Amino acid sequence: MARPNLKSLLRLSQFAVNLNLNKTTQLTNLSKSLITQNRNFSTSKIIRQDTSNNNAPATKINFYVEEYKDKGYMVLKFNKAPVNSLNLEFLTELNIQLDKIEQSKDIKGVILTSHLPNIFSAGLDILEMYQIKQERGTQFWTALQETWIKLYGSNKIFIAAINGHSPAGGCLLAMSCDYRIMTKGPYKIGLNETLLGIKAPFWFRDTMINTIGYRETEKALQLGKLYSPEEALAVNLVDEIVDANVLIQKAEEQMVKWCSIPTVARELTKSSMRRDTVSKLIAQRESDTQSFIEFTQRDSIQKSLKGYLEAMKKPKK
Ligand SMILES: CCCCCCC/C=C/C(=O)SCCNC(=O)CCNC(=O)[C@H](O)C(C)(C)COP(=O)(O)OP(=O)(O)OC[C@H]1O[C@@H](n2cnc3c(N)ncnc32)[C@H](O)[C@@H]1OP(=O)(O)O
Repeated sequence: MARPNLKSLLRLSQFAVNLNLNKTTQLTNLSKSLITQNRNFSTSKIIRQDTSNNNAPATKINFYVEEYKDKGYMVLKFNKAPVNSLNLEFLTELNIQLDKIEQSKDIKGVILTSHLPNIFSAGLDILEMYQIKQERGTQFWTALQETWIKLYGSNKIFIAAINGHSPAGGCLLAMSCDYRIMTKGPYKIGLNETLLGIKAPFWFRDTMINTIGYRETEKALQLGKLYSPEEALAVNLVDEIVDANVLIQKAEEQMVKWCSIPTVARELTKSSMRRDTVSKLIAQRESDTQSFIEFTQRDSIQKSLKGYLEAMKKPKK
């Protein structure tokens, strides 16, 4: 079984130094833009359901929502520190947000981004897979399937404004959007599951094939390749790379363009492109969940996840 790729973890740890340097600038830019644009800014709160840590704050805000009903779109920002990892509670709340979006007559599109600097999403929360329990694992996987079905299968316009690292499940979220713009910088995006000793599920694979083609996916998945923004652009994993200070502006420009296309024609076209891929998972949801539980419970996978978690905890140079 594959050992956690310590080399890549060491490489990632070097990014951390650069990440911290950029943090202050990015936060300042963000608050500046919120103030100057004077937009309708609301928050979405979730009651913390994880009671295992008595010192944890009672509530936390996992998402920020900015709605521009007059313009027909909204910005949804992930805000689950430290790395927007996807756990059951986060996915459940995301699914509620996606339902609201789908039902809204005023919202044609959504810009998905992160409120946290230098990270879009670190993908699935590894703690949901490490020492997995059948019931929680089933709920978790079902919630993840729902997120993907709702996002990839939505007729609304989704634009990913990827403002930092986006490995594995983070890359899946980005690939499920219609257009991807990534910030230039020391960031990585890709499906790196093999580096954790895990095979990417077939619907992760199919989403990647639909995005970058068969041959590139074949290499990317086996190698667990994490692309720099420039490499991602070269293989069409992202559609544009831009400086951090213009990311949202560029995403809004694209949103205006996509919103200007006759809605029914665009929606029918999108659904004709994605229907078969989504239907394939819908038809196999139960067996896919069973495989996830069976696979994740294996001793070899647990060992691999343990090693990966320990390597992530090691002090960074
Ligand atoms: C048949 C089905 C089989 C199952 C299929 C499953 C498919 C799996 C999909 C996935 O998404 S697996 C998850 C893959 N994700 C990763 O490999 C990312 C790992 N993280 C990183 O590489 C880095 O954290 C980062 C994203 C590059 C950010 O680096 P940075 O230096 O900014 O932060 P760190 O100090 O590394 O992390 C802070 C903090 O967060 C914890 N953490 C990071 N990622 C995760 C995660 N995915 N899940 C849970 N926790 C995570 C990390 O351990 C640190 O914790 P503390 O040390 O602060 O306690």
